[in-house]
Amino acid sequence: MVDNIFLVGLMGAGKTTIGRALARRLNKTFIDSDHEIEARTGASIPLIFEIEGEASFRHREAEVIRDLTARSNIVLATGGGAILKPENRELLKARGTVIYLRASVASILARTAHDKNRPLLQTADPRARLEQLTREREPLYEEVAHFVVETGRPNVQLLVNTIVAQLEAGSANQPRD
Ligand SMILES: Nc1ncnc2c1ncn2[C@@H]1O[C@H](COP(=O)(O)OP(=O)(O)OP(=O)(O)O)[C@@H](O)[C@H]1O
Ligand SMILES: O=C(O)C1=C[C@@H](O)[C@@H](O)[C@H](O)C1
Ligand SMILES: [Mg+2]
Repeated sequence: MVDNIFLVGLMGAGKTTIGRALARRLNKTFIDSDHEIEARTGASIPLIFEIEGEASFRHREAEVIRDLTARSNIVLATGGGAILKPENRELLKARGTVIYLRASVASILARTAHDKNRPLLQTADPRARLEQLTREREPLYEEVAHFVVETGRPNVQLLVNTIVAQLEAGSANQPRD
């Protein structure tokens, strides 16, 4: 089985929640790239967006992705937009198994309704924003992912079981040397 697991997907898809549970199950270290950016910067993500703007946040994010993907035996929950930069996609694909957690706009809206931590959703019409983000990003999530997991109805434990089964099936298909 590949050592590192990288979770990608839209905000609210469950990367942090599933990532933490998956790491516990597989005895790996859990890291969240958004939390790492906040720790290094000493500021919350909404504040970084407000003061420096999105481009600067993306620069900080790329630095963090470069450093964290160099580690081993981790489960990394990436930020929803981490796949936007081609260099991030290259690193993720090359240095671990990438899992796309796919969620519908409706379930993301339900999960993020009372949460102010996602600056890109602080708009008059978060549904339209999410639909636009889905259209723009879906091809990038699919490009980078080794496999896709639908996160609609199953609870966290079921999703973790599904992912572990997929990882085991994947490692069984690897050629042995
Ligand atoms: N499978 C699930 N079923 C129901 N609720 C879920 C599921 N996965 C996550 N949630 C809930 O949805 C919310 C968002 O989840 P989480 O913060 O893990 O998403 P994320 O992908 O890390 O988002 P972001 O990219 O913004 O960091 C949380 O309140 C979490 O408890
Ligand atoms: O989808 C996005 O672009 C983002 C998702 C979050 O994880 C944070 O990285 C930030 O709010 C931006
Ligand atoms: Mg998260």
